[in-house]
Amino acid sequence: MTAASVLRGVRAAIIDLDGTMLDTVPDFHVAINRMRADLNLAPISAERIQIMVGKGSENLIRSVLALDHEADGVERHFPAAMDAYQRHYLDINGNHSTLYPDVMAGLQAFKDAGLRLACVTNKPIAFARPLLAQKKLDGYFEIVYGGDSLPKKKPDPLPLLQVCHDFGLEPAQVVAIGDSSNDAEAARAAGCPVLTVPYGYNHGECIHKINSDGIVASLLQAAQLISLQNPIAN
Ligand SMILES: O=C(O)COP(=O)(O)O
Ligand SMILES: [Mg+2]
Repeated sequence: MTAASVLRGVRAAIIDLDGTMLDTVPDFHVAINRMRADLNLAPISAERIQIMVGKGSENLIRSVLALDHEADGVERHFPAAMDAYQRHYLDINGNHSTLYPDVMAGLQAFKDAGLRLACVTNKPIAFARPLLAQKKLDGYFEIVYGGDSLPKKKPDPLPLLQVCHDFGLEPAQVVAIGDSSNDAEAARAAGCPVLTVPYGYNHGECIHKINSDGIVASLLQAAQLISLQNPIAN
């Protein structure tokens, strides 16, 4: 099936945060290296951190510690590292992050087309909410779920299915848009159509390897594609 036909009947969109709306790697970079300094570990590059982002904080901290420690060392240092990381991240949250092109225009185009919006991120909800507010994105979303809002996070379909339930829509009526295989796997398992953006992180993998219904250059292009397929919603 082509991307166009699966987008017919779409009434809402679930949008990912890191790597899709905001380039947050510079925030992760500062917070991780402050945490590493607390643990007497040498700083690491933003490029090394970028491929570790997308599967939530626990996964990120374990991956960062695994650069210097064996499995037992990772677990031993994990509680102190997580504590330091959360403190440092909240201190700098959003200060170094920037919006990708056409994010605001894209969100507005979704609204103008009568589509409802939810944000589903694997970022902890305590990080996600103030970040969305600081970047003036919070007003666009009726629902925001973080990686710790529900018992399971992406790539599990649960957060996406919860949004469909909240909106009273079938999964086929709710498109998921993200930058990684995590988003696509969750969408496929939920039965939602899925679009991907090519500029995000995708765990360091090529976006073309992802099984999605199409790659869009920006959220604005996604909104235009969906509007074209749903003239009644306009
Ligand atoms: O892993 C994270 O913290 C963020 O991931 P996201 O791409 O789901 O927003
Ligand atoms: Mg992402």
